[in-house]
Amino acid sequence: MITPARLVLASGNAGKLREFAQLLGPLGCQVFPQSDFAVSEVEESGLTFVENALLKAREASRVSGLPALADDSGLEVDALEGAPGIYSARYAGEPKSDARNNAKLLEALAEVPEGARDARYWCVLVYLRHPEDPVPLIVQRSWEGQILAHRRGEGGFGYDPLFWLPDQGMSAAELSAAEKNRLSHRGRALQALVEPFRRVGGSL
Ligand SMILES: O=P(O)(O)OP(=O)(O)OP(=O)(O)OC[C@H]1O[C@@H](n2cnc3c(O)ncnc32)[C@H](O)[C@@H]1O
Ligand SMILES: [Mg+2]
Repeated sequence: MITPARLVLASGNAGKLREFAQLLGPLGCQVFPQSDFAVSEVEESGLTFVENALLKAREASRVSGLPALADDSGLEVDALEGAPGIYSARYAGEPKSDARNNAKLLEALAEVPEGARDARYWCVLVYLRHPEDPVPLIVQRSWEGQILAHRRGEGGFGYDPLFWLPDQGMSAAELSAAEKNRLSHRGRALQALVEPFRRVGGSL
């Protein structure tokens, strides 16, 4: 059992925060969203998920005075040479909109046949004990799927209605929240991040 710890979640994405709350709740961590400390959105100027997650975690930890966990994630589509990638949140421009991002993705893949629509989500998690932590904990996981030609399902967030899981025979938006957390890039990255602490009974 992990010792209760306090940490700030360095994200403004309601879908991510919901998933983290479900994943971290049973671990006994006291988790605060960064909005509790009025952390403002940082410019995600990195070229990698790792760099962007570090920027977010550092800012949230600096402002809150707490250890911070950040998630930078996105969708990599083979037929689009890896786009939208690190630009997934703003694929269709500002302000961020899941609906417009999904519409743009469908449009970009309109001519791509069913067998050539492989894609994967990536999630990079960064945990910092304090803003100048020289030893950030970093875990990354992916989740393989294919991009559908039409939306399916109402759950999840972001690109989930278009993310088809051949093994499950449904889209990510058709999974229950618990099932998505068990299978997803984010769920598995978080399990891997907390596992060493769980084993030694230590604290994040
Ligand atoms: O930076 P924060 O504040 O955490 O929120 P954000 O939405 O801007 O998050 P990212 O910069 O990490 O961009 C990730 C985008 O990738 C997509 N994405 C990531 N994980 C996803 C998931 O589990 N399901 C659906 N879409 C996901 C979705 O469009 C996200 O907005
Ligand atoms: Mg972002």
